[in-house]
Amino acid sequence: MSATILDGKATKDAIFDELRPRVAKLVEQGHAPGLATVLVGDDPGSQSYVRAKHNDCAKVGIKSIRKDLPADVSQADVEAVLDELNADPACTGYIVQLPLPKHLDAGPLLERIAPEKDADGLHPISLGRLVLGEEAPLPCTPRGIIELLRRYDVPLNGAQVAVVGRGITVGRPIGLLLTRRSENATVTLCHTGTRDLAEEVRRADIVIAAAGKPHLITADMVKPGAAVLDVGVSRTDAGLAGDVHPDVVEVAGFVSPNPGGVGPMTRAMLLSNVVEAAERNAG
Ligand SMILES: Nc1nc(=O)c2c([nH]1)NC[C@@H]1CN(c3ccc(C(=O)N[C@@H](CCC(=O)O)C(=O)O)cc3)C=[N+]21
Repeated sequence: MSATILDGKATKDAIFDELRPRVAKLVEQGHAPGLATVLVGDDPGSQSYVRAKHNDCAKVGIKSIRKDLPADVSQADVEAVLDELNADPACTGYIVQLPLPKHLDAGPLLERIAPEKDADGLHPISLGRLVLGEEAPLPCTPRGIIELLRRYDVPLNGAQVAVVGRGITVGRPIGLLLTRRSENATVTLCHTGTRDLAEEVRRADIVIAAAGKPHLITADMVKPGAAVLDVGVSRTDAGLAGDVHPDVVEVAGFVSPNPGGVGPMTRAMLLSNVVEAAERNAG
């Protein structure tokens, strides 16, 4: 027995097919969506992610704007670029690619993004709205995980979910999404202080591994038939490794591969956030 693969790449392509006519309609109405990226420095990983986002925009007809800044750019110069994007009507949403170099203070920069142009759903106002149950752009990776589970009919209502990792982009916000009435799951948020991780994971119908520790989730920890989503990526001597050990595919009912799982879904949700914000602007 081998698990069903939760194919994030194919699902992303299906979502792009759904977005394309919506973008065309917005363009017709004079409310063309435009996504900007702010990239600081020349980290090859970040450059490749940003390039992928611009290719995605081209595929669905979204105009995209690149702001690439040198590694030693000053805080004030980044602020000036953000102010320019906040004022630019052609930019309806944007992201500041993370991580930023250490000499920059990320918090005040992320807060400087006009909340109505927050494409990541990670602005403090967006996260606050999520807690309050108000409409806001949703964090892309958590939203992508839920969308992937829904499209493969993995039941969420009443499901026991173990989230592993309490990071700002995945672990912390996904509990907020999954415990809404619309998802209705029960969530245990595990982290380095969790006394018995194996025990918490073993009880789960759905495991979301976002700790950034290679092969942390092993086959013996997984309930047969459970859905296991691999969010982590680490560089090891043996190459890139996810948080989920490859043997888990023999026990699980559903597995998201890495690459090809949650990463492409994150990009699909970024574009969905941009299209939805433009649709709100269009009334
Ligand atoms: N402001 C901000 N927003 C982000 O959403 C954000 C960020 N900063 N910083 C870095 C992380 C990482 N991230 C990925 C998104 C897609 C893939 C992805 O599509 N990966 C492909 C492989 C891509 C390749 O091969 O290069 C896959 O998993 O199949 C990976 C990583 C978004 N992040």
